[in-house]
Amino acid sequence: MSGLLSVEEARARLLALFSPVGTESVPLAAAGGRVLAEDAVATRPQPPFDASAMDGYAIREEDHRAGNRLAVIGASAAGARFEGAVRPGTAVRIFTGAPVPDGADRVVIQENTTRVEDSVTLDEAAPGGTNIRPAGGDFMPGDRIAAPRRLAPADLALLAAMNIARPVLRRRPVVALIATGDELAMPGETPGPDQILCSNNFGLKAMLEAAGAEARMLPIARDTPESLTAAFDLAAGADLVVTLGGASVGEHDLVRATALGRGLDLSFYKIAMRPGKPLMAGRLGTTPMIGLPGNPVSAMVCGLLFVLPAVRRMLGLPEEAALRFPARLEAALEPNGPRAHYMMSRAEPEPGGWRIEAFGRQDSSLLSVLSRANALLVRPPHDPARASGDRVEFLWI
Ligand SMILES: Nc1nc2c(c(=O)[nH]1)N[C@H]1C(S)=C(S)[C@@H](COP(=O)(O)OP(=O)(O)OC[C@H]3O[C@@H](n4cnc5c(N)ncnc54)[C@H](O)[C@@H]3O)O[C@H]1N2
Ligand code: MOO
Repeated sequence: MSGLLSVEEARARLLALFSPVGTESVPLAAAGGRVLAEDAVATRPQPPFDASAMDGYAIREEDHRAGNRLAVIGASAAGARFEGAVRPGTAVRIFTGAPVPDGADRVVIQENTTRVEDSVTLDEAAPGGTNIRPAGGDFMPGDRIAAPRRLAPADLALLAAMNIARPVLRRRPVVALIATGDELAMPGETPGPDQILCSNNFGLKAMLEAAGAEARMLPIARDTPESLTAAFDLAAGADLVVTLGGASVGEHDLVRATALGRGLDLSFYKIAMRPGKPLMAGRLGTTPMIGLPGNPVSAMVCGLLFVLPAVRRMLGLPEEAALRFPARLEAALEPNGPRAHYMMSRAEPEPGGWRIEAFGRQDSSLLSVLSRANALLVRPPHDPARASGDRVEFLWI
């Protein structure tokens, strides 16, 4: 057992199978959540002119005195500037976002003025800012959003403000999902007496799509080489083929043998991890393949730890150092065996950090437990028994 590959070594070998996919230019409205592949560079300043931050009157600083009465000589609105200049003793009515006219270097808010016909009197000379947003105060030509970057909603708004209508993005990597097993029926079907519902590909699809990939759920492959072969054929063109189940050592676990028969260049099989021991990865021709174990929790945990980093690599994103948080253990744990154990757990905040409790039942078939978990408590191989109050580490899921 101790001869099994460590999680870290397996991850390094697996990532070596991947490189970034190509790029495409995409309409901005469809770019949310996608990965910017080339720096986006502003070609204009924002705002493009000195702009008023308030509704009020544009005046000269020298006229900014309580009781001063100024002649209102025009108006500057957002989208329609006042073409003249503000001279001493005059003011221009101005609105939020409007260009500040020449000569003016302050906007007084209308609440601090009294307007009578064509003149305005300043009620008070309010100290503080000028209420003018300088040209280029947000960004200047040449300012950039650096790639690679997963585009958040605020980035979309910024790209729009920069007038970048079609950013260059990483293509969404296509992941073919092949669930395997004679026992599987699809949700919505009426399962036979010996059947269960196929769940793993739904979990993986949601996980992959949240990470920016496109998941193609292929028809369930039955436990025959022919059916698996047909599924591999259908996966042609994908950037990654992920099989679910059939990874173990029973007579019905045909994934490895069938893939080897199609020329799989196996990088590794079996790792020192619980759940997830029968994980495999390699290359089918030019296409990377990951074989996930069939147990539902194993499939999801291996998806988080191995498939998501592969998607990040295909998206050209830097490898994420697995973010481990320290926590105080709530309930004692038995010594760990030779495999790293990723335990379904609940982490909650407490003053100064986190506390964590691993669920009592950790069997890798228990989706109801996984769905209540928000964290995986990580136990290294041969971790000794842990007492309540010990410091442990966890990952958010
Ligand atoms: N003699 C041994 N038996 C097993 C070993 C071992 O080392 N020696 N390892 C165990 C471990 S650990 C795991 S994990 C599983 C992995 O087995 P497979 O990858 O071959 O998975 P299956 O046998 O196909 O299925 C396991 C289990 O999960 C259910 N399943 C499969 N696919 C789905 C799906 N798409 N949706 C929902 N549930 C699914 C399947 O019905 C089985 O109950 O092997 C152990 N055995
Ligand atoms: O590795 Mo299996 O994934 O322990 O259930």
